[in-house]
Amino acid sequence: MAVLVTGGAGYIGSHAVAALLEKGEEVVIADSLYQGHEQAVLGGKLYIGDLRDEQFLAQVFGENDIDGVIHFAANSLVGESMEDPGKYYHNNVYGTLCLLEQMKKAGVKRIVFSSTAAAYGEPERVPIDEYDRTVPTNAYGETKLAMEKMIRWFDTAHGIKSISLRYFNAAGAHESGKIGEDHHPETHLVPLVLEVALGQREHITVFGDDYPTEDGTCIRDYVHVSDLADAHLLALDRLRQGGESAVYNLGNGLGYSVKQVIETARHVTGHAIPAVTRDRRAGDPAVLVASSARARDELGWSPSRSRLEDIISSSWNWHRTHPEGFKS
Ligand SMILES: NC(=O)c1ccc[n+]([C@@H]2O[C@H](COP(=O)([O-])OP(=O)(O)OC[C@H]3O[C@@H](n4cnc5c(N)ncnc54)[C@H](O)[C@@H]3O)[C@@H](O)[C@H]2O)c1
Ligand SMILES: O=c1ccn([C@@H]2O[C@H](COP(=O)(O)OP(=O)(O)O[C@H]3O[C@H](CO)[C@@H](O)[C@H](O)[C@H]3O)[C@@H](O)[C@H]2O)c(=O)[nH]1
Repeated sequence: MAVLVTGGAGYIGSHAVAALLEKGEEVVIADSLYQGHEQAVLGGKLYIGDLRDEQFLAQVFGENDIDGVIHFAANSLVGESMEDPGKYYHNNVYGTLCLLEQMKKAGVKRIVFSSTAAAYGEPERVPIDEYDRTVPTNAYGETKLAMEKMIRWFDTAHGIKSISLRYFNAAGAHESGKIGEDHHPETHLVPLVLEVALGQREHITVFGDDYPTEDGTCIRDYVHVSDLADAHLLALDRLRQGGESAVYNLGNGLGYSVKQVIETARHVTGHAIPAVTRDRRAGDPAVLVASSARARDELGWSPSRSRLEDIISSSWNWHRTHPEGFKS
């Protein structure tokens, strides 16, 4: 039996594929390579194609004995989603519908889904727990919430059990040094800051310093990509053992401001990293920090790479050894 990983050539997906392989799982990957990289896939069987292509997906399910799906494939940039929401509804919501229909046809009853802290919007309180209100402030988060809900209806109607994992801000790289974050364009804070350290950018732009936080910049909960990967394996195990559908936050419960991230990167890299403040970016909530108590209690998840300095050091190890990213 194989695990299908959609988006497994992408940043978080490739780390999950690595973790599945380390555990001895048979892995099938479906990725359009719209963002992902062939070289990021450390093993398993890679199918290159789009989830919205019915024939492609039928082939993936037809040629493999799939017992569970881990679904990463999506567009996930907050800023872009505010400019082109249609792209997000089409790829994220319709893409997930195509996947669920294929799972239904093939009788696959388990899915672990990449959801997001962006589902909450501006939180009522921090740390945020899974029962808090979900009112996204950006179109990306809205599509992820729609995907979560659609997946739940496929449980009600067809018995497809799901675990939706709402990750906070993924960062860091695999300890082997073989895979890391390589997006085109890159929009995430940590890799951009490190590109400045590498001399590939002149400065980092801070999007707004007038938020209601101590230093005026946005606060996020940075979580190591390999800790996220581990949670997917635990979630899949739980579903295999007959667990019910559920939603879990994944974060460290520690909030760092944009300025603190830049300062930590200066310390880790030994580079000056000039910063320039500009206007706020549309759709950004001021503070997103997780309570992951539920994932700890019910999944037995315990992130082991929680210190911001360690997370940034592992990213730095990847970026300085792969300044141009992946070759393919
Ligand atoms: N990076 C984060 O901080 C973060 C936080 C919360 C949630 N997430 C979610 O986690 C998932 C993975 O994020 P990531 O940072 O690894 O993104 P990524 O862009 O690196 O990976 C997504 C992968 O999916 C593929 N893909 C996209 N649309 C596809 C389609 N229609 N058919 C086939 N393949 C397709 C892309 O080529 C890419 O390889 C996303 O669903 C994202 O919304 C990410
Ligand atoms: O050049 C930059 C880039 C980012 N930021 C800020 O840094 C913070 C983090 O931004 P970024 O790294 O782009 O991540 P988010 O927008 O917080 O989104 C990430 O984290 C979300 C969960 O919190 C996920 O849903 C998204 O998929 C993922 O991209 C935000 O306050 C940004 O405004 C800057 O100030 N300058």
